[in-house]
Amino acid sequence: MNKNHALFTQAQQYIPGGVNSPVRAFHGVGGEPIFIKAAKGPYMYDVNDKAYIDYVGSWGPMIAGHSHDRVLQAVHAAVDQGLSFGTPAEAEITLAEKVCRMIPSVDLVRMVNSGTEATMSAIRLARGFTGRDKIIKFEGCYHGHADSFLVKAGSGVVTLGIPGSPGVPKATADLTLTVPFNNLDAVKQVMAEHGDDVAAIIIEPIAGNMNMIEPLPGYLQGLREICDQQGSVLIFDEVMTGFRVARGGAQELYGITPDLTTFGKIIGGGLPVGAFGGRREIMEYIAPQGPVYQAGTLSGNPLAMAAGSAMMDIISEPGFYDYLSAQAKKLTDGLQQVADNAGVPFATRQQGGMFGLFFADKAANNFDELETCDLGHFKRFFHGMLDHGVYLAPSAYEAGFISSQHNDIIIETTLEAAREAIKA
Ligand SMILES: Cc1ncc(COP(=O)(O)O)c(C=O)c1O
Ligand SMILES: N[C@H](C=O)CCC(=O)O
Repeated sequence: MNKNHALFTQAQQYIPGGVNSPVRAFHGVGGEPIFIKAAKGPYMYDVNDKAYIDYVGSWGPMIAGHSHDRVLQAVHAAVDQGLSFGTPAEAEITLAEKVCRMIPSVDLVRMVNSGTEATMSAIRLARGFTGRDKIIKFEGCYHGHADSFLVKAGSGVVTLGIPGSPGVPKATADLTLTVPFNNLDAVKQVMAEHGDDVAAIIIEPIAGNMNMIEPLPGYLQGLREICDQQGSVLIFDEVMTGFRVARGGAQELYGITPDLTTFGKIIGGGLPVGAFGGRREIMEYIAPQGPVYQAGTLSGNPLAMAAGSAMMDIISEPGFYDYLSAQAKKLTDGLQQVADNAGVPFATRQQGGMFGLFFADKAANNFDELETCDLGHFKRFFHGMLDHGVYLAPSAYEAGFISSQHNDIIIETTLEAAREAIKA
């Protein structure tokens, strides 16, 4: 670990906490973060040349495995044409058209540089469109780090045990109303009091920032109906689930049409991209067509558009999601078997290439239920897996991701590591 330790020590001299995003710091599991120097297919390689089977996939984008040849070729070709133009370019249309075709609820789409930019812009648009200020979000959902979302948020916010964040003006936080996930009555109650002021309900249709929590039957439909009744905009934050749980995202999986959708991660093929899109009538409120301002110096960057476009082609191959889903199921079923054999309370969830692991008798349906999971077991399991060359998300609150490069041998190697980790 010497080289890794030296790098972490050095990193902390120049970078807050030694990391550029908090969950990476291993505070959720203890120990020092692993410094990675390269990644290919299902593997990442650390600075000490140790290989890890990767179930984080750069937090989602690497659905086709790391350094996929077609993505690399597309980026190399784009590099030769120039790094950034700050003008419209054909590559932007190419990706936008693919997204609109894959996600029928999206008539128009605006490219940005991160998931946070996408969600932040989507709520501004919803506010501008409705002329209302309040939003409803769900406990344990994470929509990036914009001020309005750092209220009872998941991901690093909950991993670090921060209820909200200093620096967010109270006046802003007060406009974010929070309710428990999977509880329609709670939404109705809040709407009964604040409905006329609620611009939008924003939700991760499958929550992936408090482990993995699926909507109960009828829940998303209920939110759709409430928004229709109240004239509020329904925003599906599919930064994580988009192109991950199905080609058309969670909205395709559950057959619910949101007004706006936010994207990130896979849409950029591993480069920094986000996007928000939806109903034409709402999207036309965005500048320059409409009055709601939103902009970006590097938005629609040609390298990012090329990577995203190549990724959209890869995931559009016939059978891509059948295989991805089958491999993810083999993994979760296998892990369940390992835990059962060892007599360890354990449960899993899986949709497409996304999964959740719970050290509890059953998988949670909301944030409060999640708190009953055994965090100590998770930490020990995480480190056992790491020792045996398997990289899981370093927090019990994060979903796991599999790629199309995780073949049967990779899954079996992972299960062997799990047997050892659980035994230990
Ligand atoms: C559901 C969801 N929304 C928004 C974001 C923010 O995206 P980014 O980290 O690219 O800003 C994330 C991830 O961080 C996410 O998982
Ligand atoms: N849970 C986050 C996004 O999905 C993890 C990425 C990060 O914040 O660094």
